[in-house]
Amino acid sequence: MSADKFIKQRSAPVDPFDPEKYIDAFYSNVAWHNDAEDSMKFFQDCLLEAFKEGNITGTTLLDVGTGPIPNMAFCAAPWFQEITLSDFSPNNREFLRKWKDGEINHMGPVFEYIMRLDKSGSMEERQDLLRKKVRNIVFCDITQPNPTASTVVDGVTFDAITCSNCLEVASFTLDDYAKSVRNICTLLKPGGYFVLEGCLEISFYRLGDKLYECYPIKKNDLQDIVQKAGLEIISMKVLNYTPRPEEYYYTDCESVFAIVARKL
Ligand SMILES: C[S@@+](CC[C@H](N)C(=O)[O-])C[C@H]1O[C@@H](n2cnc3c(N)ncnc32)[C@H](O)[C@@H]1O
Repeated sequence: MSADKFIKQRSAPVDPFDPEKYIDAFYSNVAWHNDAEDSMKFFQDCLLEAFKEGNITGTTLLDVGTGPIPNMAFCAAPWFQEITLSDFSPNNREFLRKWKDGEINHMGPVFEYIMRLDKSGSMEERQDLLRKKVRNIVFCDITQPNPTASTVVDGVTFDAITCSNCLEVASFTLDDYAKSVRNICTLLKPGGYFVLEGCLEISFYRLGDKLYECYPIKKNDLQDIVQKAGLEIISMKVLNYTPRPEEYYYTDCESVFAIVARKL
């Protein structure tokens, strides 16, 4: 690992993100650590809990830093009319467009797991529903005061926003992290819900030969940042787990969180 160089996506001259490698590395399994402490299951369980029975609903949903696979929107799809996916990476946005056009299917274990618990139809039906509801796939940069500036949703605010594993990747410092949360919240309507998931105290994750530097946010700082951004925390769950020794090659994450918050 020491021979590899850490990179930050925003400062890379060419988009380094490899959508297929990412899906292969992180979405090909829902049993990373062991059944009781699996981070991928935790993320999906918390999403299902947040969106169950239309607890969080509205007309418009924005998913921030979607990556190549829209798993948060997959859980939320029944409860919104129009969904916007967004990402900094052109490779990811192109991959999402191909998925929306039907050139790529996401029928892997993570979506299978979600539908097994959700019990509201098949994976294929949910994927079709989501494809119909996704209206836009846009550029966003959460480090900027207006993250979706110059896109078709410039100036639009949303009924709800979801975001997973993006803030720690986009931030160099605690201040960056706080600013990015505030930037995202400018896109949320008053009373709207923000569902945020991610890693605590992570310093890197690996994709192929690339190490992505992350800001290791602490739980108390995170709570403070979310509240100071004008949100009321409705629930916060944390899973601490013990990775298998070989997992440290891929990331030093040992703790993941899920927050449901509401804009005051
Ligand atoms: C670790 S991936 C998470 C993807 C997906 N949300 C998930 O949970 O699997 C981080 C994502 O954040 C995106 N990203 C990095 N910097 C960003 C920024 N400044 N603004 C918006 N998205 C960014 C990356 O392109 C990538 O898709």
